[in-house]
Amino acid sequence: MINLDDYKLKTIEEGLTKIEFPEYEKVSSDAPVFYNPHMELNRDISILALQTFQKEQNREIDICDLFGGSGIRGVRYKNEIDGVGHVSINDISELANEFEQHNVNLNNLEDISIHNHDASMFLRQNRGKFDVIDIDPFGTPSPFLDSAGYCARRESLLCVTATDTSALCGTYKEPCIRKYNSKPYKSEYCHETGIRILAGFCALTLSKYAKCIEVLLSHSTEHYMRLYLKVKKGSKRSDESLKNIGYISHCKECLYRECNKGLATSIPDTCPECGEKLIQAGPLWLGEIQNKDFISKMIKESENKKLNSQNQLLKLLNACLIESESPATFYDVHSICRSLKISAPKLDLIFDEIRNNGFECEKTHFSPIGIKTNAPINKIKNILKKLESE
Ligand SMILES: C[S@@+](CC[C@H](N)C(=O)[O-])C[C@H]1O[C@@H](n2cnc3c(N)ncnc32)[C@H](O)[C@@H]1O
Ligand SMILES: [Zn+2]
Repeated sequence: MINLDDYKLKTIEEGLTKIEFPEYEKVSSDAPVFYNPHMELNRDISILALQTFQKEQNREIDICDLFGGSGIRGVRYKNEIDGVGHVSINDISELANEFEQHNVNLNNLEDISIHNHDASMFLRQNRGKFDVIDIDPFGTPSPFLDSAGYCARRESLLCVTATDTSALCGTYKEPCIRKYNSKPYKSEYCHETGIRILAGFCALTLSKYAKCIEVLLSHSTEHYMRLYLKVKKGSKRSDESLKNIGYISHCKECLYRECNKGLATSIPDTCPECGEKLIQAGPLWLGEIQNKDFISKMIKESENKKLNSQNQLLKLLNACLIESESPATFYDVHSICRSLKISAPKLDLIFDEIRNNGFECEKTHFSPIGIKTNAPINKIKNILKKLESE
């Protein structure tokens, strides 16, 4: 039995919940019990997503916090979300388990159990028991997705964090191929490509268990990516859903890009605009990555909750909402202007001009200088040149 009195404790408050854990020097996986204050926004958004999901399901939901750490997710989910049944908090570290129990007691909560298993083993032993599975590991979630696919029940919610963004964004190509069986490409929209690679890998992995995904919300924030996936069951549905897997072909010379759905589809080799060789990224998810209806409900739900990151999360959720019906990939104004050797016109003017030309045009949470539009690259270049000369 570990004696908590041996540790100098730090106390923090998030939402309506108080948590204690051993004080540490800096955030790292070497901390005796892991707690990262920079993830509060992630946890606050999770509170809204799980509450929205619970209301949509209109029943009690049982939750699995698979990588508990201090237990902050599981404890907050039970403490701050209505309609929660049993919460299971799992962690491979016994010390983490001690603090998870301590934090359950600190918040006077019942109907929470603490477990000490390898994450995959825990899911395999509890097939079909959870309405929500939250995967928040160190680094990549990839090794745990098979067990999540095996365990997930129909009409459930799968939440996935990935902190190995350098692999997903293509800074290092091999780790992405190894972990996600997908080729990344480090373009100006690589964070979106990364999220699509992660979603595509989830879809392909779950399809082995005749389950498919609908992406409800996805965001790339600071050092991590996070997906909220609705899981449905059925082989026909899975076949249908996999039609969203495909490739992005990119020209680094003129910034042209195109998306082609299909795993074994033919992909163009050369750029139709300038004749340069195209670079391919994928397989990845080319379906929706933001669900307008779900995100609108989350924004409404934020009025009912006390969340420290309220302003920041509303900014992020509204940005995700705005981009929800836009095409895959975005253009980076500075990259295009650099290639044209002109200075960048004001962003508002660019948006107005693209719309005046009859195209859709929206901002994106992925980048403050990103444009999501159905206008082709040459049209955008002409608009930028015209605006710059005025
Ligand atoms: C990133 S931390 C979890 C953070 C926590 N969810 C939060 O929001 O603060 C990852 C945790 O996973 C645990 N862990 C590492 N490998 C594991 C495995 N194979 N199975 C279960 N837990 C594991 C670590 O002990 C650590 O507490
Ligand atoms: Zn080109």
